[in-house]
Amino acid sequence: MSDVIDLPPPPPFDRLADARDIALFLDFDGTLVDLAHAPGAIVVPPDLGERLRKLAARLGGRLALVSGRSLDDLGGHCPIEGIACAGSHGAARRDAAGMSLGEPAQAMAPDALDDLRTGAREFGLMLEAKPHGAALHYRRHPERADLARALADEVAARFDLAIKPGKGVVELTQTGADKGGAVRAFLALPPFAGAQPVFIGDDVTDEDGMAACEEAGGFGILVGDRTPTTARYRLPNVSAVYEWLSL
Ligand SMILES: O=P(O)(O)OC[C@H]1O[C@H](O[C@H]2O[C@H](CO)[C@@H](O)[C@H](O)[C@H]2O)[C@H](O)[C@@H](O)[C@@H]1O
Repeated sequence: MSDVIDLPPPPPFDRLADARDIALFLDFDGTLVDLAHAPGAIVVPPDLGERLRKLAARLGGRLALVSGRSLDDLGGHCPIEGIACAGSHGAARRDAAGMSLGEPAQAMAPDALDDLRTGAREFGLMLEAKPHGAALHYRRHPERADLARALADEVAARFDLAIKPGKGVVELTQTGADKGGAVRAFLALPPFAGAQPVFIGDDVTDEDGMAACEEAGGFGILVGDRTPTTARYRLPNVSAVYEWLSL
């Protein structure tokens, strides 16, 4: 783990991709789209799906989106047909042909959602109910971070869920789901198997994906300036990600 933010920029993407097979894992919010005040307020380039498919084709199909959003939510913002994806923090995965991989993700218990809804109303938090989890957002009220965390801790303990802190958010997920698991699952299969994995992400949950890439002989690229990080390289913002990838 590094706690310095003066990480170097990554080597030119073309040089890496020409030297050997690269498997590219891309986070969504904060990496491919700028963060916005609410989950539905993001601005996505209208042709992002097409651009990603072109990049995936160049990489022999070895490109996967790995997001905390559900696959349906992700697909509602960006057409993801033809692109391998993991949603719900790695719990739901499908290949580029749309085939589900691994165990189906567990549905969020309705009683847990009810408790979160009640608490969110009481503490003035925004609740994002997701098929396989939930997020308590406090971006607009940073002073409510501790309340969000306390509510999430209480509900997680009662319903055996995991906690994932993020930017302006604390999330509840099924236990055992993380982006590292998604990376390992893709790397076990063609066309990803044997390639050098590279994970690009901006948030704490992306660290698991970056660590899985390191384990497999690859590396992580941090977007922005969050510390500490396992990333070896850094790009300053979303625009720099597009530029680096010629996306
Ligand atoms: O893994 P990601 O693709 O980065 O998704 C992580 C979470 O992103 C979303 O929340 C974040 O983005 C919002 C929109 O910019 C922002 O308002 C919020 O503060 C951020 O935490 C999304 O709402 C979550 O469901 C994702 O898990």
